[in-house]
Amino acid sequence: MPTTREKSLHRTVYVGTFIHCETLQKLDICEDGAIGVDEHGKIVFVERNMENVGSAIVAHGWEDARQPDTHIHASQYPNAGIFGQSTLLEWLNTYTFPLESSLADINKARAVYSRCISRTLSNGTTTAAYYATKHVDSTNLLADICLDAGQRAFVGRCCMDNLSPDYYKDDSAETAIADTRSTIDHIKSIDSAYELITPIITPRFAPSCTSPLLHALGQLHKSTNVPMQTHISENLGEVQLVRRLFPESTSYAQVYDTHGLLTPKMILAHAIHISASERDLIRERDAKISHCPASNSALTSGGAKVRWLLDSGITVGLGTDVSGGYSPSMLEAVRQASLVSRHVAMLDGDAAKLSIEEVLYLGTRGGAKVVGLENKIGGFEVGMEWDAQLIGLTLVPEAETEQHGGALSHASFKLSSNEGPVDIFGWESWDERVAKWVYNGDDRNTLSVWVKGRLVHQRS
Ligand SMILES: Nc1nc2[nH]cnc2c(=O)[nH]1
Ligand SMILES: [Zn+2]
Repeated sequence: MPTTREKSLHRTVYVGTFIHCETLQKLDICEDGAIGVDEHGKIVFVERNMENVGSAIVAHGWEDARQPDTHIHASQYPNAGIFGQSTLLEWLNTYTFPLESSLADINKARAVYSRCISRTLSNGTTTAAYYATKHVDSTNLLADICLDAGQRAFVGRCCMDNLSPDYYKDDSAETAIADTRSTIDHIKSIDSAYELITPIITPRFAPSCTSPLLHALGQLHKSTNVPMQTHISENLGEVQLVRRLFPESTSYAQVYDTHGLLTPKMILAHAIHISASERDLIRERDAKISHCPASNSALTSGGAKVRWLLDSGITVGLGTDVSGGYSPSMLEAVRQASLVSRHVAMLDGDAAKLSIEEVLYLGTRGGAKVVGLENKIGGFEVGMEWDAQLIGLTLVPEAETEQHGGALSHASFKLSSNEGPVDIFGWESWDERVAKWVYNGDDRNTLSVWVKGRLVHQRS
C-alpha cells in the first residue's frame, strides 16, 4: 500500500549536472544529465550528455548526492557552539547532562527537535543517526517530527544506568530496556517498514552503562536486528575510566564485543585512541566508524587516524556530533575532515591527508554504508532513492569580469540569484568548483533538498 506521502509524489525528470562519488578516490561529474525519479522516489533512469536539456540548470549549480550525518545528538542542539575550555567528561557534566535532562519537558523537546530538524535539512542533511535523551515521550516525539518533516532518521533513546547524575539516569537495566522497547514499538507504529524512520539501540557509552545493561542491549539487538550506536575511545580520560570499570576486558572495543555489541550494525563514534588490535577487531566484526572531526577539535579529544582506519578496510562515515561538534552542517564536517587529516599528516606523514574526493565520499557513500543504507542512498544510480540537494553558486557578472580583462568562456553562465559565499568566475573546472564549495560553501548554497523524491527544503 502506498503511503500518503508517496501518493503525493509525481514522476519527475531532473536535468543538470549531477555529482556523486563513484569510489573513495573518484568523483563522477555528469554534465548535461537527466535523472528520472518515479512516484515512489526511486531513480528509474540516468542519462548522460544530453546537451540541449541541461544548460539552464548547469549555469546555476549542480545536484549532489546528499550526506547522511552518522552521529548527531538532536537533544544537544541548543548547545551547539557552547563548550568553553572543557574536555569530554567535564563537558558532559557541565553542559550536556543538564540540557538533556531538561528535555523531560515535552514542549521544550518539541521546540528543540523541530528547530534541529529544520536546520539540518536546510544544511542538506537527508539522513541522520540521532541520539535523543533517556525520556521515552520526547524521544518518540523526535521520531514523529522527523517523519513529518520527511527526513530519514535513526532515532535512539539514550541508555545510561551508571555513573550518571541522579537527576538524569536510568533507574535500572530493566527500565532502560523497557523504555528502549517502548521507543522501538512507537517507531513501528508510525513507520512499520522503517521506510524513513528506524529505531536505533543506544548505549550512551561504556562508562554510562552497567555490564547487565550492555548484555541486555546486546540481546535486544540479537532478537530484533535493530541497529546500534555508541561512542568509543574519544578521550584519553574516558579510555582510562573504561579500563577501571571493566578490568576483565583487554580493551575498550573488547568491552563492546563481549557484550554482543560489536556487530556489522554498530556505529561507533570517534575511535580516536584505539590500538591496532582494537582496529583489527572492529574490522573483523565489520562494525562501522563515525568520524566527527569538528567535535574532536572542539573538545580537544584528538585527531582520528582516518587513513589508518580506511587502510584496514573499516567503513568510515562522517558525523557532526552536535554539540561536541559546534555545527549541524555536514558540509562543515566534510571540510573539517579534510583539515583534521592535515593535522594528522603533520605528525604521521603526508599519506594521512584526505583529498576532496575522499572527504566527500566519507560524507556521502561512506556515511550511507555506515548506516546500512548503501543500496538506497549515497549515489545516483538506477534503483537508488532520490536523496539529493541542489547547489547554487554566485556567478560573477560578465561585465565585472570583462572589466578585469578576463576573456572568459562562460557565455552559458548567468548570475545566480542566491547570495551564497562562493564566487564563481566561470573559468573553473568542475573539480575546482566543487573544491571551492567544500571550503567556502554554507547553507546559502543549498537551494533545494529532496528525500526519497520528496522536496523537504527549498531556500526562499
Ligand atoms: N561527543 C560525545 N561523546 C560522548 N560520550 C558519551 N556521551 C557523549 C556525548 O553526548 N557526546
Ligand atoms: Zn556523540
